[in-house]
Amino acid sequence: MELDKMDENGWKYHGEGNKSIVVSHIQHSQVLRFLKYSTEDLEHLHQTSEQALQDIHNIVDFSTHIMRPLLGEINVHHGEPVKLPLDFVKRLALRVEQERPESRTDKVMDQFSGWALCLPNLTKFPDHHREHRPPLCIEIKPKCGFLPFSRQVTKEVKWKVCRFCMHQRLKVSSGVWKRLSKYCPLDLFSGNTQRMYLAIRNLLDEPQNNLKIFRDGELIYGGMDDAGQQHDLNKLTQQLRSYFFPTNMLIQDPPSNKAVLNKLSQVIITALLTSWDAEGPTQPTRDYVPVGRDQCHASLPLLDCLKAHQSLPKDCVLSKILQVQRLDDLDIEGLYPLYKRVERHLVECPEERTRLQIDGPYNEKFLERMRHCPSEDNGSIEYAVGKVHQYRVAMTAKDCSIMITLTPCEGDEILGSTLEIPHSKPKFRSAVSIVDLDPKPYESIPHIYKLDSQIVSNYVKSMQSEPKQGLPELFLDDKDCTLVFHPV
Ligand SMILES: O=P(O)(O)O[C@@H]1[C@@H](OP(=O)(O)O)[C@H](OP(=O)(O)O)[C@H](O)[C@H](OP(=O)(O)O)[C@H]1OP(=O)(O)O
Ligand SMILES: Nc1ncnc2c1ncn2[C@@H]1O[C@H](COP(=O)(O)OP(=O)(O)OP(=O)(O)O)[C@@H](O)[C@H]1O
Repeated sequence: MELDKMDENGWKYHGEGNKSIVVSHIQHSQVLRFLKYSTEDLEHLHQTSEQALQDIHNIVDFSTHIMRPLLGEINVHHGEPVKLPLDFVKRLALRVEQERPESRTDKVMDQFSGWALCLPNLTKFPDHHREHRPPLCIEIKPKCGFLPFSRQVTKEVKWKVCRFCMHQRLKVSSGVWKRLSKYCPLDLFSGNTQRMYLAIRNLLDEPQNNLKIFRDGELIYGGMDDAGQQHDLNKLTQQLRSYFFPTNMLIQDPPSNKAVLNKLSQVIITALLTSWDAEGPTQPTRDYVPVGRDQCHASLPLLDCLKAHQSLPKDCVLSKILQVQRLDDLDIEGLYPLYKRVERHLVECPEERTRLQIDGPYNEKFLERMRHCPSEDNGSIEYAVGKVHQYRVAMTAKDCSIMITLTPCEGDEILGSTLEIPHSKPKFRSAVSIVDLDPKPYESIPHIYKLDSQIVSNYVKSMQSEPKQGLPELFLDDKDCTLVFHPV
């Protein structure tokens, strides 16, 4: 990228979350990730610019020195910080403004510091040949995949219903989304292919901000950030058909929508359960990580067949993420008193903030402090800080996204990262990466504590006013899901 020749017309709006906005290059497989700030922050423009540079360094350090070692060899892209010409950034911000969803406009793109992160565009392959079918990318934000196991949990419902499912009720009652999503992260993380299939079907039915599908780098499904939007599964299956079925079959005996979605789900499940290293898929490992007793009562009927085989292959992307999420072993209810202990200590000794690395730097020392946290509470500040650090790392893993990029292999072409779907053709060239591994601020802990209590009380209230539900519709009329899968 030639920084002195930047042309805003070469870039377009790609997507955004709560904290950053991403633009993609029209020709090259590259994106720029800009931070966003609330309009109040902009009143302190000078500090904001300094803050942006610090935030960018913190993101790179946290991803490199903390998340990558914890997640292992899986593709983690932190990006390269780049200082861009301010006039380019201002013109770019104007260009993308009209593409941004209404619900995200409470924050503005940082167009004052000039700093951004440059990353590979993970919705594409860097060396994709035009003559091949355009790449597909499935992005999943899986959220928290376990029920709290801390003895300090005081609200019984938290043992039975996962945070995502409870949070759904609050989001719908407060108008964030119009319809409840039936997706349950515990199903996706279960390692049981039937439960995973159900999770993916539920994501397809109501993607919210948990599922996006890109074709040739363009968003074709999900992620519209529009609370009322009804997503068109028919249109999606038309766009996907040719990826999963041979051309002659498409003409003679066109597959049903269900058949296409089954294939898509099968490919996603295979990618999620494959063991990966930095080079691509590895031989399936025989080590399995038991998932535990995690079955969410809000999600499924507790059918015996779906309770079986609850384990994940050790080096698959889901088990890596889950292991980091489980660093939250106290739950926010157990963590909050430790946060208060740290707060009291910092009031007495403000200079300790730096030594304890409350705001970073996120380096090997931070990782050591976290890893060597005493196993029992000995009343020390070291214990409290270690647990707070662990909790923040777990929060990042609960909020990251998985990108699965695929393209069918043409003919007999064999590529290093080929994903083979059992009993099925074609093979896929594929890559799995994790994005959004930013540090969560120490200051967000009181908000999380308060939100936890709101989520639970809203859920309990909404269940009291609702008649008991029967079996989910999917199970009553869709027999496919109980038949199609072979163990991966
Ligand atoms: O608290 P949650 O579970 O709602 O997660 C927030 C996400 O909401 P979600 O429920 O996934 O729609 C939220 O995502 P959206 O803005 O809703 O797309 C952010 O990812 C937020 O992170 P941060 O505060 O911007 O660093 C996330 O906040 P953290 O709790 O990770 O700080
Ligand atoms: N390297 C990348 N290649 C392609 N697309 C990307 C890349 N990084 C991010 N994106 C896209 O941009 C979107 C927003 O990015 P990201 O999740 O990092 O934002 P965020 O503000 O940190 O999100 P959150 O609200 O979850 O905190 C992602 O959902 C994804 O679709």
